[in-house]
Amino acid sequence: MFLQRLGTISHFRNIGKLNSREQYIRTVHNAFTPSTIHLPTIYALATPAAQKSAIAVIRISGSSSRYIYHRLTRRKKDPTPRMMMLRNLYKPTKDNLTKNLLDQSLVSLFPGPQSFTGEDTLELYIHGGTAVAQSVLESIGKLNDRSNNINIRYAEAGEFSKRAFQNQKFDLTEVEGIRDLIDAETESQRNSVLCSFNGSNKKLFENWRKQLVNNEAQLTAVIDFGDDNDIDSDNYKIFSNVESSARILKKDIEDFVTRVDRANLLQRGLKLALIGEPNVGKSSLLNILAKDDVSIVSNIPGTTRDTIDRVIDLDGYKVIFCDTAGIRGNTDDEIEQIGIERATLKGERSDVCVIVVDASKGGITDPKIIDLVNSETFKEKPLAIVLNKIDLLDSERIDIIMDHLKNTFKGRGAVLPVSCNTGEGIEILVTELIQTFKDMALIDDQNSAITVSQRIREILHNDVLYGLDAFLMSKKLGNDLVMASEDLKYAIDGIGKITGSYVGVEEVLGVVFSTFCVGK
Ligand SMILES: Nc1nc2c(ncn2[C@@H]2O[C@H](COP(=O)(O)OP(=O)(O)OP(=O)(O)O)[C@@H](O)[C@H]2O)c(=O)[nH]1
Repeated sequence: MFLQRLGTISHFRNIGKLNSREQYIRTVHNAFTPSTIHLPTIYALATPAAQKSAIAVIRISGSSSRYIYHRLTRRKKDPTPRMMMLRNLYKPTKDNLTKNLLDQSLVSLFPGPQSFTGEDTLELYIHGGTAVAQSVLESIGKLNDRSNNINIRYAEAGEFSKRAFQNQKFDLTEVEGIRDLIDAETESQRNSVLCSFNGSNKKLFENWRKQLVNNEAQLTAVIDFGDDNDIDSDNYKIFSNVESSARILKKDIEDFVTRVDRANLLQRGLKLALIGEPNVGKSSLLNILAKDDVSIVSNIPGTTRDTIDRVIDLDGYKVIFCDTAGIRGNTDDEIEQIGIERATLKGERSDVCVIVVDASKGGITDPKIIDLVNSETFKEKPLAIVLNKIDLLDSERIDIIMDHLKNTFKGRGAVLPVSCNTGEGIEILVTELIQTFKDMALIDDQNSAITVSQRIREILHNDVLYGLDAFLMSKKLGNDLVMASEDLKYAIDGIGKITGSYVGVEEVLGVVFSTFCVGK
């Protein structure tokens, strides 16, 4: 394709038609034929549908984009590329004379390949009313005229990005990065998808692929030029080099997968359970962190009978807080017992546990909480111990209780004094929780969270690491070079599947693009 384009450029050069850089660039663009040229022109509302807003954006992409512009504006000339032009949009009619104004809009034409999709793209910035958008969309749809070879239809979910991929504007990791960026709800989610969106993951995967291909090439040389696959000392050296390089690469990929798995906690939201005896202030703590009255607060012990989940954006982190029933050992109340069982289960299934303690009671009064925290299922769980109601005590007494709690929990989590009534200590508690989340997601000053799609995670596990493991096993199986080389190929193909350069790419396209919104 590129050579084809060069050919066209030199042709124009030879006949002396290029006398300015502007003209040269224009010729390059005109010579470009997107690989999607045969597909219908697609259009869609790129902003939320059925909502009033100041502006709505309609995106059009494909070979009929300019035609649509001419028909809607009744103008014969194209607009200046990549400039905002104010235009009246009219309902297209057969005679093209009756002027039925649809809207006054800003329009912008992005000629391919310098557009998001690589095709000619037209964007219409119309007024945001539902009826306006509807009438403009309908008018575009009615321009579809198959008998004259003008194929126009409404876009499917993710189809603009699919065209961009098909025209090699992005690889699949970047495309998925765009989707995840759109889906990001919190600052930490936005940050963690940047590695995909800005192409750093793509570079990393390409680098791994290069190393694997290099190893594969060395093995192939041994197979092709070696003596009946018999490993003589030179060949053995090559094989050992490839083996140690594969081992290092495997470790790099495993580290990457660990970081991705940890960062996935941020994407789905960290589950945090508030655990404690009845009446210690769990619901009050949830309300103060949510800045809302989520849970009922009362001085009657056992007010919270069941678990209550609430998703909170805590300083940019998505956290699923769970307020639980107060836990105590001695109760005959059947409903309370069920509540305690559910609280225990929530605690076990959470990523982080916050143990709330009532300072006015002098610390923990029921050993059931301590037994729970020391149980097998809680052993590895990150903890924070919140000493609440400090407004009711003097600082000397608070210090004594804090020391006692540190001993009881054997330094397993920070002990943080707070008052849900006055708000004292809440800011420090939030900072401490955020640091815990960062530690869990392996984020520090040097490393930000990395997110990749479930699809990529599965391929890394099932293809890339599987292929490398099988290759490393081949040593044990008597150095069968042909088999070992096949295993490396398996890993290489896996990376190809990730970026979309794999031959059987069609099977993955459906998975990737079906999760997009229409208009993207
Ligand atoms: N003085 C003081 N009272 C508090 C504080 N936090 C909570 N309380 C009071 O303690 C009582 C119990 O608070 P809740 O938040 O309902 O406690 P809980 O742990 O959810 O209680 P259960 O639902 O019984 O498990 C209420 O009367 C609150 O007003 C605090 O920091 N200082």
